[in-house]
Amino acid sequence: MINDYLVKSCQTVKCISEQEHGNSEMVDNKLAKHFIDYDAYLKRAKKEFETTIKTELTVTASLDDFKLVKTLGTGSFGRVVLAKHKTKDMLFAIKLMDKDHVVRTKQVQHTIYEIRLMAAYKFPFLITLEYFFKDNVYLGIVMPFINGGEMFTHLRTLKKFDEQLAKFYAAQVILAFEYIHYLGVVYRDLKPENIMMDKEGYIKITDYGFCKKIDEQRTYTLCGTPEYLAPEIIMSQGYNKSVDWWSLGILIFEMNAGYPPFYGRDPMKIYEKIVSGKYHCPSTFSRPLKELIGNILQVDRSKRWGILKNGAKDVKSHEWFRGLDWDAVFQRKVKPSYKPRLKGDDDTSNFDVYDEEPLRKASTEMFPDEFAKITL
Ligand SMILES: Nc1ncnc2c1ncn2[C@@H]1O[C@H](COP(=O)(O)OP(=O)(O)OP(=O)(O)O)[C@@H](O)[C@H]1O
Repeated sequence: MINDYLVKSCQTVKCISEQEHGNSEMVDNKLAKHFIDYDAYLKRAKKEFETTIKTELTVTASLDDFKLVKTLGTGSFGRVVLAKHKTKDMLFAIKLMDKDHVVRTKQVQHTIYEIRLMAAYKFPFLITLEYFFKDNVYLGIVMPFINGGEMFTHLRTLKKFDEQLAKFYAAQVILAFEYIHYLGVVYRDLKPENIMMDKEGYIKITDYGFCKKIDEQRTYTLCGTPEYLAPEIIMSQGYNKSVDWWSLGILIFEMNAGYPPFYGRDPMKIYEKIVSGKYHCPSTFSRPLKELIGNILQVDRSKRWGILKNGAKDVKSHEWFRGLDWDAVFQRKVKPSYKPRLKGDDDTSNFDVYDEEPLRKASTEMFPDEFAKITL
């Protein structure tokens, strides 16, 4: 039966009736002030974003400007490499994307959009673009080097986070999602592997490969990681930012439990569990935590917190977050209770070790430069 869910259908999607308000509790004055200030901030940020996203992406560096040090991670289109800028004496992480692969898999436009987004996002918990280059072998996306490694690594080492720490990370994801959604974009790939930790202990969300501008429309693409997929994606229903809120519920559960709420070896079994909406919280979870997760992990989107009439405000004013100073988190004024252990700025001990491959040399005979024809 689950296979049927995965077959893309052309069903007409019913409009979701919004519940009036998910959170009936009183919002305190500080939180009310944060809501007003943050709304004003988002409006300003959107104006800036809309100007920058239209600006043509220009080549601002070349591979020769950097000395490559070591591979930090691998992905579907290549690898991310630690690199030292030869003249500036600064470290960066360069995502070297194999153009051949991008072109062959017809991901050119998609990739261009990913890079443009990275150039346009200006947000404390989102990774941003420092430089961009291309030759006829690679696209080079140069980012700040976030040396604390992936949240995934820390979660597996610590087994689980305590509720205070999980709350601190969840708050940053929520602020970032509010920003992304306000710009009319859905993120669609939240998971501990895509959350980097900086040396101070704050997070940076990476990998905009699945980001999509949908504004108020719906999209149907099946993408994401099995454990983090929302039921509406599995059931081939049209979806929008609802899927990001679902994945936040999964992340909050996983950070506190050390494992996700719906898991199994076989993705099909995971999907069956997700669409059933049944999961079990460990007894160590506090009552407010269980309630918040229950409010977000609602298969029925007319009940899912985050997409009700008051949007993110319902989640932010939930009892689990009581006492959290959202402005102080946003301004990075809260002292994190956990910091990645680092011996220096170039310490890569928080990253796995990868086999190094020699770089392919740029040559005019390699293959036609399809990217050259397209305005970046
Ligand atoms: N700015 C950064 N600083 C340090 N490490 C990074 C940075 N960006 C990415 N990485 C590392 O490289 C890995 C792969 O990066 P990324 O997810 O962007 O690649 P990808 O090709 O899009 O992967 P995927 O196949 O998951 O889409 C990350 O999981 C992380 O470990």
